[in-house]
Amino acid sequence: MSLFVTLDGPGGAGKSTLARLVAEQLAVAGVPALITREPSGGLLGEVARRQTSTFSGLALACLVAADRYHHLETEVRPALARGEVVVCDRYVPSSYVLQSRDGVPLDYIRHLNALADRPGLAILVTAASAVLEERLTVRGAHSRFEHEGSSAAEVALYEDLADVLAVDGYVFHRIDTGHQSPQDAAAALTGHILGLSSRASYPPRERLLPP
Ligand SMILES: Nc1ncnc2c1ncn2[C@@H]1O[C@H](COP(=O)(O)OP(=O)(O)O)[C@@H](O)[C@H]1O
Ligand SMILES: Cc1cn([C@H]2C[C@H](O)[C@@H](COP(=O)(O)OP(=O)(O)O)O2)c(=O)[nH]c1=O
Repeated sequence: MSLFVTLDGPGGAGKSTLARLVAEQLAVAGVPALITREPSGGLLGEVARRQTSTFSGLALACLVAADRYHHLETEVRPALARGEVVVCDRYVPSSYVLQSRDGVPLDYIRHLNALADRPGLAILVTAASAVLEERLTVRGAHSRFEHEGSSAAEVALYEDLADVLAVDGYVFHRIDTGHQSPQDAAAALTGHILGLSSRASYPPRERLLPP
C-alpha cells in the first residue's frame, strides 16, 4: 500500500494546504500516512528553513541535500517500509528551481540529488502568477525566495522543469489550484493516491540518474 508522493511548485500554489487536507482525507479513508516536508523538521532541516537569508548558493544546496538524505533515511523510507503513504511538501524538483535561482548550475543540483529516491507520484502544484501574487500578499512571504523575484518567473521555472525532469524519466502530474477549492483539489489528489497506493510497492530505489 505504500506510495511516495511529492508536492512541488511556486510559493503560494497551495502545497501545504493540499498536504494538510489530503492527510485528513486519507485518515478518513483509514489509510496510514506520513505527512512531511522538506526542509524536514530535523536539525539540518530547521537550519535550512530558517536561515535562507544566511545561507545561499552552494552552501544552501548542500545543506538542503544533506537534510534530504537524512530525512529519507530516518523518516520517509521507514514509513514506506511500514506500508504507509508518504506525502512530502517539497522535494528534489524544488531544489532544481530554488537552487538554480541561487546560481547553482543545474548539473551540480542533479548530481547532488542523484541518489535521492524517486517518488511514485510527483505533483506540480501551480496556479496563474496573478493568483499566486495575491495569495502571497494575503498570507505573507515565508522566505527570501518569496520576497525576491516574481511569481511569474517562478511559475515559468517550474514549467521548464517538467522537461528537465522528463529527461531523467521523472513524470510530473499537474494540479492547478487557481480554479478549484482547496477541498476539491485535495479530493482529486486523494482519489489518485488511493488508486495508485493499492497497486504500488516499495522500495522503488530508483535514482534520478543512473549510478
Ligand atoms: N485551492 C485554493 N484556492 C484558494 N486559495 C488557496 C488554495 N490553496 C491554498 N490557498 C491559499 O493560498 C495561500 C497559500 O497556500 P499554501 O498552502 O501556504 O501555499 P504553499 O505551501 O504552496 O506556499 C494560503 O493562504 C491558502 O489558504
Ligand atoms: C525543499 C527546498 C527548500 N529550500 C528552502 C527554500 C525556502 O526558503 C525554505 C522553506 O521552503 P518553503 O516551502 O517555501 O517554506 P514554507 O513551508 O514555510 O512555505 O527552504 C531550498 O532552498 N531548496 C529546497 O529544495
